[in-house]
Amino acid sequence: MTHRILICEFMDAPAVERLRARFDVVYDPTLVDDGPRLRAACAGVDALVVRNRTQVRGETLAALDRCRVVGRLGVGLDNIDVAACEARGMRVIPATGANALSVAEYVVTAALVLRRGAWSATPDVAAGKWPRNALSSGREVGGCTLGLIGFGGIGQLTAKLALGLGMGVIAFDAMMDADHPAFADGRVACAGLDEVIQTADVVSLHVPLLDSTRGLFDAARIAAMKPGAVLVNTARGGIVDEAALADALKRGHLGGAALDVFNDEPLPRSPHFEGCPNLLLTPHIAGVTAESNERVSSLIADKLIEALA
Ligand SMILES: O=C(O)[C@H](O)COP(=O)(O)O
Repeated sequence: MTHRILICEFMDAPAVERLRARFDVVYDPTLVDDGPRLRAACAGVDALVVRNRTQVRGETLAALDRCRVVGRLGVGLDNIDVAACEARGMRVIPATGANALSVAEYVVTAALVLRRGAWSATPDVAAGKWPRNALSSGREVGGCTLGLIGFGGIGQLTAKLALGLGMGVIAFDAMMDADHPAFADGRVACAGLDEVIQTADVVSLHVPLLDSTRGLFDAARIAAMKPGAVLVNTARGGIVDEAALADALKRGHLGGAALDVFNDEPLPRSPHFEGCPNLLLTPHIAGVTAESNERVSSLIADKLIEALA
């Protein structure tokens, strides 16, 4: 009997076709927004493919009466009750590494844009103003310190790009000490959490959302950041107190912030962000580019073909 695969969020078309050539595939990226239809579609499938929005837990998990594999088109697993899946004999397969370059490029771009400040000038320049003096205090990234909270694959690739721009890099990872091979070449300094927060000019988060990281960047830790520093969050929204961050930007304590992830996604209208200077908000897209979608989708298609063989 042909195995059945349900894909309920967007996936790169050639990878979907590759799965269709072998399996009975339902590809419907609208299902993620329709719980009852999604649960009905889960019955009898051998594999489910999700991104970060489908909550694989509770009723949805119960509806997966035959499923053996959950393919995750990304790396964060906070939308999946992994323990409950494993207890039901389901393997959870993330696309580890496949979107790391997209995230790393997003982080260094945000660091460059937020420190320099010049790209906000478009409306003024088009309107015939010439805000050259006002923008003359833009800062370079060369020589400043990038502080990474979390030094796994994405953090390490971000460090490599930042080093190429002449930044110094320090990193804290709760799972690594200074003897870890990731620090062996001496280019990135292993640091404590407080040291990263207090000394980095750009702080970038690369930790999963866990009980131990939820609320990590609360008002006190944001206040402990270096005056004028920039915060980049491509990890998970629950890690940063959004209202405290907005307040720190408005008070001028922080020099800028880029948030790609939010406590509630899609982000509802958020008055606390209105009027925040030097704030970039993006819709959970740091890990998604044409290239990464291709890599992530192709990797998950390969793993499903292997797992269902
Ligand atoms: O965990 C991830 O990799 C990011 O959330 C991106 O995942 P997505 O491509 O499923 O949005």
